[in-house]
Amino acid sequence: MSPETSLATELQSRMRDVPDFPRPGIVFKDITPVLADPVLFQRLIHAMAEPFREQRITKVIGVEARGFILGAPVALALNAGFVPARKPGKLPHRTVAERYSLEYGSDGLEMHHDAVLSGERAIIVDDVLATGGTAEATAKLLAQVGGELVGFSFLIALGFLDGVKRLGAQRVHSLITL
Ligand SMILES: O=P(O)(O)OC[C@H]1O[C@H](OP(=O)(O)OP(=O)(O)O)[C@H](O)[C@@H]1O
Ligand SMILES: Nc1ncnc2[nH]cnc12
Repeated sequence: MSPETSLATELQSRMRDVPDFPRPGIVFKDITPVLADPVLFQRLIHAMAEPFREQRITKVIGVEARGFILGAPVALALNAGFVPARKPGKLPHRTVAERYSLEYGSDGLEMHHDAVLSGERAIIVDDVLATGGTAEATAKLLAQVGGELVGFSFLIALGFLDGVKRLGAQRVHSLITL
């Protein structure tokens, strides 16, 4: 078994499926047991950063809230800066904004207008890719400020929801596809 396969297998066995959360009919992928294991946490951060190591990434954008947990250490692993994409009304400085819908509702995201400079090479990091609405909105924030989107790094892609197709399969990396 390759190291990647065994990491994916281990991640799958350690995360929790929570039926009917946060709404009836949704099976929630709970990654908190994975985060609580320091060895597994380090391995997954390394694996999420790996495809982008030689890509001259200068900014990693993490999406509130679970994308912060993964995005900040991925940024350190790539010697890049970290940029938070936050829910509306949380960032203090001038922002760019987008609205989007997701598997269980609709929401908005904002980013500081000067957090990524024009032409900077950036990736977007989150825990779960479901419909792709969140990731697509984050890519639009980056486009608004003129950053170059190199790719996306997710822990989990829910394949049946077609988020990968929406984002362009060649740019999307995920450790697990379910
Ligand atoms: O591909 P999509 O259908 O857009 O869904 C994926 C998004 O949903 C979850 O975030 P959520 O908005 O639940 O926020 P949280 O991280 O604060 O729990 C997850 O962390 C992704 O950001
Ligand atoms: N099923 C799911 N589990 C965890 N996070 C999600 N974000 C969107 N869909 C999700």
